[in-house]
Amino acid sequence: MSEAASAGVGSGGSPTRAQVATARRVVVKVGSSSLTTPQGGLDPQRVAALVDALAAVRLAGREVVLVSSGAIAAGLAPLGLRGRPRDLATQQAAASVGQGLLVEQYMQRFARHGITVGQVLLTVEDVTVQSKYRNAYRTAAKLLELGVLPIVNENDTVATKEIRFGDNDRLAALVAHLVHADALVLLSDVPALFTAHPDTPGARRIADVADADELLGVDISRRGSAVGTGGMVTKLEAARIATSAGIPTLLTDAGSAAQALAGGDVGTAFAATGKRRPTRLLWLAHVSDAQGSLVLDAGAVRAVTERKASLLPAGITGVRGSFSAGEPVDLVDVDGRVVARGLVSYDAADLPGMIGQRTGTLGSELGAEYARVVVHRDALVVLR
Ligand SMILES: Nc1ncnc2c1ncn2[C@@H]1O[C@H](COP(=O)(O)OP(=O)(O)O)[C@@H](O)[C@H]1O
Ligand SMILES: N[C@@H](CCC(=O)OP(=O)(O)O)C(=O)O
Repeated sequence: MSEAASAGVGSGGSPTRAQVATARRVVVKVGSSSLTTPQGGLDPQRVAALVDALAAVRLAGREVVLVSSGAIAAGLAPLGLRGRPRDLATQQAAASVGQGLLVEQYMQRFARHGITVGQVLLTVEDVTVQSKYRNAYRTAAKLLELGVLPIVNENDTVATKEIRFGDNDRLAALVAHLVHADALVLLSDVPALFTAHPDTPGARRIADVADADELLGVDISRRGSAVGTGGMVTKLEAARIATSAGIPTLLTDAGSAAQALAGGDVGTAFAATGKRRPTRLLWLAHVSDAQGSLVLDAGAVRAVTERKASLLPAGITGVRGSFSAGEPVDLVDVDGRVVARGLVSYDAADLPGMIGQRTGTLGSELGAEYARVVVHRDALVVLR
């Protein structure tokens, strides 16, 4: 663990907590493990407790967007299934049955507080493809304007193996960015991030994290609950996505939701480190899987990382993997270190004949389309 992170162990009351407490618009994500009984069905008491805490925040004039997992877990019992199914088709079927039950419970409990909820089911494309995320933003903004509390989940029934978040932690971070939230609160079944799995003797709470990139020494390897998916790994990834986009993030257990939203000394507070950037680039950096890599010479590494230039064929010394134009690829230096990720303009098969050559030469020899850049700077995100 870094100095910055370890300095926060056991302390609390950070400026990040104050930011969460005063956030006008807050995205709250709750995991399956916080909504279900040990047997796996939805636990009405836990749902009710969460709703009551969120309703108080909403009724105090703050906007809340709830990202709720639990559709698959809620669908298990009605289908006579024990434990989370492994195959995608059964997960999709369980989600189809469970999502309705989940929203029904939320709807009924929020109605007691006079709050109307709206269901929003998103796919990866909705928060990554520009035309679609504009649409998703418009819908969310309108719901909030109308005083509705949006309840978001991944559209599990249509999500495919290749294009799917699979866990709602990263989805929540992207939603926080999408709706221009002032804070992100991740609710799980553990009170905080600990220096090792909470069952490990001597594991201590980490109260404040100055930079989510600096948690190298923290052991997050042990899997989470039987119904949850990503464990701590995806929660830290979510914190990294949100904080790097300027959104302070707080992680705690669902039972501490009210305290967390009031700025209490609970959980782990991750300070915002970066500035807002286009949603598409967030996806590129944190959610996409690179389909191959391009090896850059030292000049191209400098051009891309320091001058924020587009990648030209002249700076490429090697092509690895099999990819098509438009897919994400890693840009690596000669030692194999990833320095950036971008959407490549050419198929892998077209590149070997182009690399190392100046674009002017390529244009005159092969035609105008070969004079284009290999990765445009607008479709490129620096990762170091
Ligand atoms: N260092 C750690 N600190 C806290 N929890 C950890 C740590 N390492 C692993 N975990 C596990 O992560 C789990 C939370 O992830 P998960 O089960 O996916 O929850 P959710 O359903 O809320 O998304 C915890 O229950 C805990 O078992
Ligand atoms: N969309 C899925 C969420 C996947 C999941 O289990 O996420 P989580 O409990 O947040 O680790 C569902 O509703 O079941």
